[in-house]
Amino acid sequence: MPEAIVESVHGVSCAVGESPVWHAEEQAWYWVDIPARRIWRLDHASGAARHWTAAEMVACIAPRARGGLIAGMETGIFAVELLGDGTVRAERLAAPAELAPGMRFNDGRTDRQGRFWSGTMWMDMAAALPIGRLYRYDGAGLSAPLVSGLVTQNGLAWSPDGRTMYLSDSHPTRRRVWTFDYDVDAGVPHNRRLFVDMAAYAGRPDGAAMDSDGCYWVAGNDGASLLRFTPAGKLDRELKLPVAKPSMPCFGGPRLDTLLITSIVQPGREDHSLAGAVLMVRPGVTGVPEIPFAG
Ligand SMILES: O=C1O[C@H](CS(=O)(=O)O)[C@@H](O)[C@H](O)[C@H]1O
Repeated sequence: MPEAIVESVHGVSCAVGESPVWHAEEQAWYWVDIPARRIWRLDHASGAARHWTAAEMVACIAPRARGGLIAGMETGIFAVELLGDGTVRAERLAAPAELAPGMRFNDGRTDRQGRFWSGTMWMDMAAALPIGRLYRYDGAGLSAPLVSGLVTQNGLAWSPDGRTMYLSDSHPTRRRVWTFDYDVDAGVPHNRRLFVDMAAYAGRPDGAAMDSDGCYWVAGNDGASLLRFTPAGKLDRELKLPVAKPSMPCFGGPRLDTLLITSIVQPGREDHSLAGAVLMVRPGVTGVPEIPFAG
């Protein structure tokens, strides 16, 4: 397959871009810039980009079926409304008892049934504390921790049939992706096993996206790459990117044939031209539609 052409979204730069998601109803892309406390939106038809600023860090978002967004933030899971003056109205829906000061939510997305999943992390990554936990939030409220012992929770995705859940830990001391059998009725993962040990590849496994062949696309943070793994965990394709720290891909566009990829500015390399850029590429495959949060 010929190398795909990578473009960047004009005029957008993020300190820690994360959580891109295609909003099918609005035909728009959303993503966040975590330390900037920003939620970004890019209108597909006009190409117009704008952002809103929240009162605390927003780490992950998903469209909500009843309107607005659901978000994992510093102090909990929030219902988010984007206001005309560029600010955010955020109503806390839940906060885990284990979420101590110094922690925040990180990666998150909905499963194939529209339940919202997100995990927590200790913000000072140098400490490498394995106190991150993964939670489910749905109409019944916040679950107990369903996975524990994570340092930098990341890489959530579900297979096209929803029966396999993927989860990574992107911390330099971990660099692994796991799969779980997923009970779609109960919304519970079990039978955890290693999917990919990224020590063998470029970068650390940050955010991910699922394509319609059931292949897992993961950002190789610090590896300037986007990697596609088959359901058997075999590397199938590596896309070189013009940023050292890609953070998360998502499929979108009217035909779900475009990958939008966020990135992170490397400390000390703030002048690097494309670091923090939001990239777009057509990889030649289509994605699995994201399900809006149903609650
Ligand atoms: O804050 C974050 O940072 C890390 C990336 S990095 O270690 O700073 O390069 C990322 O994995 C995580 O998802 C993000 O929230």
